[in-house]
Amino acid sequence: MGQLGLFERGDDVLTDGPLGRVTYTPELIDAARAAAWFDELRERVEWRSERRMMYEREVDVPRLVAGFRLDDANLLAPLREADAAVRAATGVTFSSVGLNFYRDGRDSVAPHNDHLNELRKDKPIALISLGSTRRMTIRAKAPPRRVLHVDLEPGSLLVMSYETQLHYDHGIPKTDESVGPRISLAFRVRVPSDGRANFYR
Ligand SMILES: O=C(O)CCC(=O)C(=O)O
Ligand SMILES: [Fe+2]
Repeated sequence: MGQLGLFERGDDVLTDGPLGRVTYTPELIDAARAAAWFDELRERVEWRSERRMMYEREVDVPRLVAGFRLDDANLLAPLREADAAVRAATGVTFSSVGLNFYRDGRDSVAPHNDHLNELRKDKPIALISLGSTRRMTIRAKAPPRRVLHVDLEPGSLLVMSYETQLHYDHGIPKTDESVGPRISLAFRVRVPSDGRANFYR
């Protein structure tokens, strides 16, 4: 690859090593297309609100969610197009997409790693962001718990290797700043034992 000009940006490598690799690609999808996908998905996806147990109490999950298999014949066009763009950028054929809808700055996802028993060990997770920019915090599990912050801009791609799920947590904290809604698309390669039971989450 040739040297990048002063104002051109390629992939930003946020971390790379034995604990895993995280890369960020701004503007994988151009602004107009990202905005059109956002509008269509917000409108047409059957968003679900979920409840989960926390400290022995059932609480609302602070965002809306949806999920699809990528071989679904009725997959919405933005998801099919996003799948193709992510496949072209990563060389990986993903099998599922999980959607998160953050209505405003009060919506969030707590620090977590993705469910390891559902993931292929040699495949990354790819996140496309649409709508408002939100900041992701990626924190090493082992002391001194190095922290990475990345602003996930609309149209961007974040790729986390499988290993990062062992060694880092990631989350989208709540913010007091006034932010508009955001949708993220999380592409994953599920293990073959994929039960439909826990597919949609
Ligand atoms: O919204 C995001 O960018 C992160 C979502 C996430 O971590 C997940 O769905 O597991
Ligand atoms: Fe996650």
